[in-house]
Amino acid sequence: MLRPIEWVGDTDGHLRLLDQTRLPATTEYIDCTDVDTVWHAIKRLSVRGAPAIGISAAYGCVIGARNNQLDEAIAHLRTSRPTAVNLFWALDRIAALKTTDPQRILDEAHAIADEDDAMCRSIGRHALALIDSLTAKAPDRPLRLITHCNAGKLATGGIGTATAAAYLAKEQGRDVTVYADETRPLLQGARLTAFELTDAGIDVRLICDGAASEVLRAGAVDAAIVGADRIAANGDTANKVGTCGLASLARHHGIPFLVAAPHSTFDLNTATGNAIPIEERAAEEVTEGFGTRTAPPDVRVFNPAFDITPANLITAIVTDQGVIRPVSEAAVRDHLAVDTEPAR
Ligand SMILES: CSC[C@@H](O)[C@@H](O)C(=O)COP(=O)(O)O
Repeated sequence: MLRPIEWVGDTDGHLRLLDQTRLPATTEYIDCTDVDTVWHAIKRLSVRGAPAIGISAAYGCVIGARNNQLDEAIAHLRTSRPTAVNLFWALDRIAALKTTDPQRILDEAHAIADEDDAMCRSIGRHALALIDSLTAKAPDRPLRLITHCNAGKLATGGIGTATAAAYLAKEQGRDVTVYADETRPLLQGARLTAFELTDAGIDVRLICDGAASEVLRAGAVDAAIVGADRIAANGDTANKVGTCGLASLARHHGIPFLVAAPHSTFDLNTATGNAIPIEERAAEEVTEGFGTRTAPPDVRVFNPAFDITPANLITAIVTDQGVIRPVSEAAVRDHLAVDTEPAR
């Protein structure tokens, strides 16, 4: 599997990012030797997915620090994308070191990446056990899931969040099928999830976003599982636009709808989903997806990159620390058991 994020060398090294905008057709890397290149890579989705954005930003700080511009680097990287709280969480964590020593910052960035790897596996273990219990499945039975966007290896430092259960089930020798919504407008499901799961030998069925209803009606999946960009204190969850539609369909069809995320994706300072900033992206992503104009020249466009799934549509949130079910503010706070701090 291709590595989405890699720090090459020591403190005078550079950040190598797999350019995910070119996948699956082309494997191309961006070598970031200055902070602005990291900023642009995040902004244009060369690196994307909440945990991956946070990890990349942390490495970007190494470059800032060695140029004696750590504060400027942190301030600049904070403006790259607004919704995924992992970005702010990682930058706050670097700032909290209260050092400009590039070696200490590099060590911290490596730690953030390594911890994310471990958190993904932990999420996978909890998610698999939960799905088996919710669906009354014996642990060796085939696993059939539906997901939206890409919350996989390409979006994290490990085996993904929403995909982790599928990877672990595959490791255990179980048959696994994942229905992947193509995820308009930028096709993270088609270009990235279908790509990485196929690479792992996992059976993928790529579907148009609008086909999810038919998949659920036909009883083809045991559960829907998605990642998250930010989870508010009451459990409302921001994730790729289209997620709430899938959650509504899952409720209609009586299918469990699960959100999988590490603790770095929670923002206890944001009370509800209504206060989560939703990124709006360029109209061209909708009207000229991948180069071909598919809409009239003057059409006005609304292109929110994320939506909010209300907590009451979420059967459970699966974290690296266990399962939150049912989802409520008390349960979220109790689960995280912290007196929350920053991340804005
Ligand atoms: C583990 S990644 C979780 C989310 O970040 C993911 O589901 C998602 O919505 C990514 O959106 P993107 O715009 O591709 O960064």
